[in-house]
Amino acid sequence: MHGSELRVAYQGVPGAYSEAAAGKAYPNCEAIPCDQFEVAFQAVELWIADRAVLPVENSLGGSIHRNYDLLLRHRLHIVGEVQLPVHHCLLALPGVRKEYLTRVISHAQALSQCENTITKLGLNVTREAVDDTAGAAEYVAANNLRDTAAIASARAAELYGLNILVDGIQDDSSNVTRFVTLAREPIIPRTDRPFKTSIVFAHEKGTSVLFKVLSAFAFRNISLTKIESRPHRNRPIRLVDDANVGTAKHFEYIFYVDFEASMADVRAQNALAEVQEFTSFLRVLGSYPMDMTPWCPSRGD
Ligand SMILES: O=C(O)C(=O)C[C@]1(C(=O)O)C=C[C@@H](O)C=C1
Repeated sequence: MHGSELRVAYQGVPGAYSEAAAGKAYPNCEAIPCDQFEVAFQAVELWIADRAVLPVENSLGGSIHRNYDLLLRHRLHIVGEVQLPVHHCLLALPGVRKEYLTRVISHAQALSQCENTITKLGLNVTREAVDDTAGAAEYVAANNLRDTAAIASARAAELYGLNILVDGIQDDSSNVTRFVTLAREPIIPRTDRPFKTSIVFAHEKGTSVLFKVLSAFAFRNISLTKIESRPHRNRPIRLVDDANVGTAKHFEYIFYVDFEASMADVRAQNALAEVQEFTSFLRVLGSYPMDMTPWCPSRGD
């Protein structure tokens, strides 16, 4: 399917970085705004959209845990990834100066990506998290707020009629967010271009399995690009009785691993066959082409 025929769900309103990521993954697609991440998953499940694009990690702010949890709860497949340079601006109504500000609002991730710069600018402001960056800009404009600035893209400034008070307030100019694209069906993995595979696993006997799982990749020279752990929501705590001393309470985790190989590669197939022996639960979230676009930091709006 060509990008122009695709409906791609994203969280936020027009001007959000997720909308830009949808456009990068599927040029000329119809981007469908959704209130929450979960609504974007549902849009694909209910055939309202063909794909969803979701942020999973940022180079400054770290992982977007909510989406890791949702990947597990829903049955969609990862079919691609997009790395988007994120260039944040401090936006306010025309005529508003930095000294008038008492509050800065944005997506929690965007606030954390700009934390040091906000402090360095000497702004005496409270920080408030809202659903998305462009939504913050829209809110400032719609409510004519002269004491509040939004952190969002230059495109959001244009769409909602705000001024750029500070251009590029992310703490690092190479700020980048990685998004994954999701579909109802997996794609057929190939070996003629670089692929990544994302898996999730757990073991009922706790975290001791982790070393064995990682060695299955190390012995086959498969590089890992990411590892993430999340609480095992169905069984967050394991009690270990020690008759003399009391009861130890261990936390239980689910592990997410991304590795640099396609599921069409025999090395990956053998590694996963081995991993299956060590784990009580294993799911392949997707095998998909790596984003290999040339690196150009900043101005990613
Ligand atoms: O609020 C937006 O504009 C989004 O697209 C969300 C989001 C995120 O969740 O990390 C995406 C990219 C940036 O890292 C900041 C915010």
